[in-house]
Amino acid sequence: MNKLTKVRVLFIGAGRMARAMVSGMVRQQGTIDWEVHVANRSNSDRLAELVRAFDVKAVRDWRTSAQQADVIVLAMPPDEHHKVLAGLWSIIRPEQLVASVAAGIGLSGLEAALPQGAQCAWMMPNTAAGIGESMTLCAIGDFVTERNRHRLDEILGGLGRSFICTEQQVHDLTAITGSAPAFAFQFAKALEDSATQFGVDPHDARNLVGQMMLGAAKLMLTGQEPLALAAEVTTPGGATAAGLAVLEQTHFAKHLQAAVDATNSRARALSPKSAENA
Ligand SMILES: NC(=O)C1=CN([C@@H]2O[C@H](COP(=O)(O)OP(=O)(O)OC[C@H]3O[C@@H](n4cnc5c(N)ncnc54)[C@H](OP(=O)(O)O)[C@@H]3O)[C@@H](O)[C@H]2O)C=CC1
Ligand SMILES: O=C(O)[C@@H]1CCC=N1
Repeated sequence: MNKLTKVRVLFIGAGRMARAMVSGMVRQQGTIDWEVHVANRSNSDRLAELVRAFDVKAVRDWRTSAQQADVIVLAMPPDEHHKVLAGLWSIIRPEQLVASVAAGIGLSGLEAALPQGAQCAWMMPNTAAGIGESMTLCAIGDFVTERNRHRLDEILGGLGRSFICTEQQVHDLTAITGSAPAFAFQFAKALEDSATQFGVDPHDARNLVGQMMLGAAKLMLTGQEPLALAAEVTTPGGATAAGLAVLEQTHFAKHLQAAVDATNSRARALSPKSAENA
């Protein structure tokens, strides 16, 4: 049997994303035994809930745990990063890995805010990390050692699948993998509402729509073109074509593109770098 290595990871920020990541990481059967510490700004109820749910250690002041951590995950809002990074500057050790999940923050922004040579990564997970089904984007800095690359791979593996990419790609794809689950849930809610309007029990409506989305997602992951898959559904002269025509007339794809653009612009605007330049 593999001997597990104990690695201490400190989450600064104990909100929705941190919770999902901790959940994904502790349920993983990897080569690392994560010793998880979590800190936030002031919400002690949230910390207590995480301790109860995942047997992690709550830390009142992240500075007390940061020096002993092997990996530090910044899971607080983008506009809080400058404060925390300024505090990390003087206590960080060269062998530590610092990973941020903040929208818009940028790998280069992270590196610039820490001492030269700091080992940094920028991850963009989504909330499905909590069940090990995230698609996580990750840009990895040049100074990351093999040991920390292995730790990063284990984190990413616990969250689900990952796409190692450039910093620019994380910016571009934030809407598409980080935020778009929220778009998908809106789509699901609209279909659920239609089902319940036909008198279907809400619980049944959830299962009907959820299984439909799961099946569609699994078909996509076979590698087939979405439009080819849509064509399979669309019986010539049949019913689906009428629905698709309405989506076309009402510019469904254009609306989604506008949502993607608005999301990515907002992410960029939230980064401390853009606040400095404003
Ligand atoms: N939610 C999502 O699906 C995704 C979120 N992200 C990123 O994750 C980060 C967190 O988002 P989310 O979890 O949704 O937000 P939440 O509001 O749920 O959580 C934010 C957390 O950060 C803590 N916090 C705020 N300021 C500080 C500070 N100065 N020092 C220490 N802790 C602080 C808060 O503590 P307290 O409650 O005490 O104020 C809270 O625990 C963001 O950067 C976001 O861009 C990335 C991908 C997906
Ligand atoms: O809403 C947000 O800002 C974060 C970034 C990606 C998903 N949620």
